[in-house]
Amino acid sequence: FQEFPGGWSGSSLRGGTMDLLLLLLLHGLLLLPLAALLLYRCSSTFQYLCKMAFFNCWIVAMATLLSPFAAFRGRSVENMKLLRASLLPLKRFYGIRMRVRGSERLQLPGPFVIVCNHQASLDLIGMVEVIPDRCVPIAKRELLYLGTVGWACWLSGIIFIERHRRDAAIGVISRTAGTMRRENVSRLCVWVFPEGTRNPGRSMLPFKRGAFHLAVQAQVPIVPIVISPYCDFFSSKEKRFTSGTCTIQVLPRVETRGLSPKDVPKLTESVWQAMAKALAEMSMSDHGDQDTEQLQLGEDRGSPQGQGDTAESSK
Ligand SMILES: CCCCCCCCCCCCCCCC(=O)SCCNC(=O)CCNC(=O)[C@H](O)C(C)(C)COP(=O)(O)OP(=O)(O)OC[C@H]1O[C@@H](n2cnc3c(N)ncnc32)[C@H](O)[C@@H]1OP(=O)(O)O
Ligand SMILES: CCCCCCCC/C=C\CCCCCCCC(=O)OC[C@@H](O)COP(=O)(O)O
Repeated sequence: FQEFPGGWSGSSLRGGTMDLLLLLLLHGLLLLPLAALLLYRCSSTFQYLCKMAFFNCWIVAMATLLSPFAAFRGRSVENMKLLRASLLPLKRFYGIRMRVRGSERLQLPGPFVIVCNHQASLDLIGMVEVIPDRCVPIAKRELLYLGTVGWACWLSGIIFIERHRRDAAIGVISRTAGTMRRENVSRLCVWVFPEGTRNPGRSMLPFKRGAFHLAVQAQVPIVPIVISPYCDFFSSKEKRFTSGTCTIQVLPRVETRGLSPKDVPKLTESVWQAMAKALAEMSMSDHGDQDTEQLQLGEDRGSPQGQGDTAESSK
């Protein structure tokens, strides 16, 4: 003990234990990311959870960062540009290749109503790919209470409805139609998910009628947009999220000039039919494309693929 002063005294024992704990902590800190990486590579469920967590964190982070800038402008549809720009990089992070067909159909001089199928919150990635300037979505009121996300949505002029209070929702839609008519010169467009809720899979739910009443009241055209099924690369049910290709098809506009509220059920049905047909065709041709792609990769790697009227954006 004299040779090693304080060698095995109580305080050095405590020091040794501390060192050991620190060493274990350091190992843990190094091993934890490694274990997480390994789990990410091996477990598709863990990969799905990480990707969804990143999706939500990205939205919260962007909303928190950008809302103060948007607030300078006040509540304005121009803030949709910020929201759009902040969500555009997401497709690259996830390796989702976007194919847009018929985007020229969105270049109308006046206001219009967009109706689009709604599979998952991932639709935001497709939405920002094609949403025109001065276009606001109609969203469920619950989003307003998501802290800075709600604030960002409000500042961007997103229209909120309480889905279960029909009269109040109809009131909001009527006021929106009034604004669309009044702002004809500066052109306000509205994006509606007429299924009214998320619906994963290859089919569509029957449409709610609000979007069609809106278009008829404002006497503006309806532009249907169909996003191809995500099943090949995303399923919330199966907790699966890989990379893949998504096609967005803009259909020919449907005129509403001269139509009255009594025409709404027929209008709703005919737009549903057109979109369901496009969805079915895209679903089949996407599989066809994939088979062809695999065939081409097998036969001739790197051969160029023409897409006709398709604009592509990818990683
Ligand atoms: C800076 C970074 C930030 C990042 C930040 C990222 C976050 C960025 C998020 C943005 C993205 C948002 C995306 C959200 C996505 C959703 O939140 S989806 C959910 C919200 N959307 C909807 O609900 C769709 C719109 N809903 C409707 O239109 C529904 O018709 C209504 C108005 C709610 C009513 O619903 P309902 O009563 O269940 O159903 P419905 O059968 O349609 O109507 C019943 C009757 O009312 C009549 N009716 C309906 N509407 C009307 C009307 N307007 N006038 C007269 N009669 C009407 C119908 O004709 C029907 O009567 P009949 O014809 O049978 O006689
Ligand atoms: C102070 C509270 C702070 C809470 C912070 C919560 C953070 C939330 C994180 C991320 C928010 C992501 C919002 C993405 C919005 C996607 C739009 C969407 O897909 O909405 C669903 C709606 O169409 C239909 O809803 P339902 O299928 O009927 O259900």
